[in-house]
Amino acid sequence: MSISAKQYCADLYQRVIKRNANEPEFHQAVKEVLESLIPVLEKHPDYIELGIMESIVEPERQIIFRVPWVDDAGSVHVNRGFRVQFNSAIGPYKGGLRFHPSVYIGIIKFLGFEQVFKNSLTGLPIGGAKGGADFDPKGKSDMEIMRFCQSFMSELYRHIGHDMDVPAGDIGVGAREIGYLFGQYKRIKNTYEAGVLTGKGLSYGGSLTRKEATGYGLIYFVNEMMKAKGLSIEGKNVLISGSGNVAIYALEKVRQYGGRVVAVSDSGGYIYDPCGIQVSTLKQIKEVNRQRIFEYVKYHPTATYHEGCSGIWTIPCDIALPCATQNEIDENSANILVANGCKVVGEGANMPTDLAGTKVFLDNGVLFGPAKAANAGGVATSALEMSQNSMRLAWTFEEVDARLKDIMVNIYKNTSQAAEAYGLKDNLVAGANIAGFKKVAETMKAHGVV
Ligand SMILES: NC(=O)C1=CN([C@@H]2O[C@H](COP(=O)(O)OP(=O)(O)OC[C@H]3O[C@@H](n4cnc5c(N)ncnc54)[C@H](O)[C@@H]3O)[C@@H](O)[C@H]2O)C=CC1
Ligand SMILES: O=C(O)CCC(=O)C(=O)O
Repeated sequence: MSISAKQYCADLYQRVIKRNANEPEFHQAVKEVLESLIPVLEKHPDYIELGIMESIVEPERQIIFRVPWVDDAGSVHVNRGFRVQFNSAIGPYKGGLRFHPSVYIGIIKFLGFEQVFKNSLTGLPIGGAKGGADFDPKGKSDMEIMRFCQSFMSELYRHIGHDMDVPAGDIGVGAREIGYLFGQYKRIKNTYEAGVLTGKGLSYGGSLTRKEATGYGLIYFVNEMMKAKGLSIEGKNVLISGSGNVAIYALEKVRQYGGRVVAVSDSGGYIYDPCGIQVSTLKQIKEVNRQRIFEYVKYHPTATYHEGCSGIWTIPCDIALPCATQNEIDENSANILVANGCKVVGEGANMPTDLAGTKVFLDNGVLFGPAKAANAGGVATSALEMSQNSMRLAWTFEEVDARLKDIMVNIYKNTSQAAEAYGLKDNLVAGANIAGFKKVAETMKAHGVV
C-alpha cells in the first residue's frame, strides 16, 4: 500500500463528505469509526485493497418513498419515508423505524451505519439497516397514526421480509405502531410472517423482555463496566435524558441495582427530584396517557420542572445516561458533567454524545460506554424474537432476560478486549468499532467483491 492507513482514512472521509453532502450526522458517525480503525488497517491492509472500506461506508440500498395519508378532518398530507439497507454481510438487514419531524436521509444513514457495527457486536446473525419518516406523531389521534402506518407499509412491504429485512421500533415507533404496520403487512402479503417485524405484541409473536431490553441491557453493560473497576451502581445518583422506551426501563433497572435516578427529560424540559423519580408515575404519564413530562410534578411535590432539555446535564451526578437522541451532549455539557463529578456515562440513545464531548469524557478518565455496545440489548432481543418466531415458540421473561444479560456481558468483554489488543485499554469507543467491524469485514472478505 503506497499511502498510510491514516492518510487513506482521511481521504476516504473526504470522499464520504463529497458523496453525501449536507448529511452532518452521517459524516460524524463515519469519522469516529474511520479514526478508530486506523490501527486495524495498519495490520490488515487487505481490508483497503479488497474495497471493504469503500463498501462499509456505502449503503447496499437506499429507498425513499412517498407516504400520503388523510387526517381526521379529511385533509391530505404527504410525508417522506426511508429505508436504508446498509449491510447484509452477516444476516438479514435489521434496525428500527423512526417517526420524527427531524428525519431525513442523513439521520437514517447514520443510524443504519451504526447499526451495522452494533448488530455485529451482539454475536447474532443480523445485518444493519434503519428507516423511518419525517412524520410527527405528536398530537395525532390513534386513527391518524393507524392510517399513516398503513400507508407507510403499503410501500415498505416490497422491501422487507423475515429473511430479507426486519424493521422494529425507534423514536416515535412503539408497540402501537408496530401493530398497525404488522396488520397492514399481513393484509397485503396474505401470509402470517411473524418474523417480518420485531417489537410485536405478545399475542402475535412478540417476545417477553423486548420492551425492557434496551434500557435493561444498558444497565447490564454499565454494571459490567463499573464492576471491572471495582465500582457499583448502588447508592449512586443518576441522570437519564429522555422519558421514552429506553429511558423508562433504564430507570427501572437502575433502581433494581440500588441507584437513584434524580432527573429525566423530554424534548420540552426536565424534572428533578432529589428523592428519586418514580417509575410507575413515569410509565403512567408516558406509556398510558402519552403526556408531556411536566405532568410528573402534579403527582410528586418534591419534584420540580425546568424548561429546556440540555439543562439536565448541569445537575451533579455520578452516572449520566443519555437516552433521548443524537448529539444531546456537546463539549460544554461534557465539561460540566466532569466538573460536577460524573464518573460514568452509558449511551442509551444512538450517538447522543458529539465527537468533542466524547473526547472530554475519554481524556478525563470517565468510564464511557458507547452506544453501539451499550444500547445493543434492544436489537439483540429483537434477534431473540426472530429466533422464537422461527421456532414458533415463546420463551419466558426470565429466559430472555438471562440471554440478554449474557449478551451484554459478552459485548463488554469483547469491546474491552478489542481495545486492549490495539493498545487502547479502556477506550470502549475504539473497542466497539474494532470488534464490530472485524466480524463484518472478515465476512465481506469471504463473500468476495459483491
Ligand atoms: N427503542 C429501542 O429499542 C432502541 C432505541 N435506541 C435509541 O434510544 C433513543 C430513544 O429511543 P426510544 O426510547 O425508543 O424513543 P421514544 O420515542 O420511546 O422516546 C424518545 C424520548 O426522547 C425524548 N426526546 C426527544 N428529543 C429529546 C431531546 N432533544 N431532549 C430530551 N428528550 C428528548 C422524547 O420526548 C421521548 O421521551 C434514540 O436515540 C433511539 O435511536 C437505541 C437502541 C434501541
Ligand atoms: O430492535 C431493532 O431491530 C432495532 C433497534 C434499534 O433501532 C437500535 O438498536 O437502534
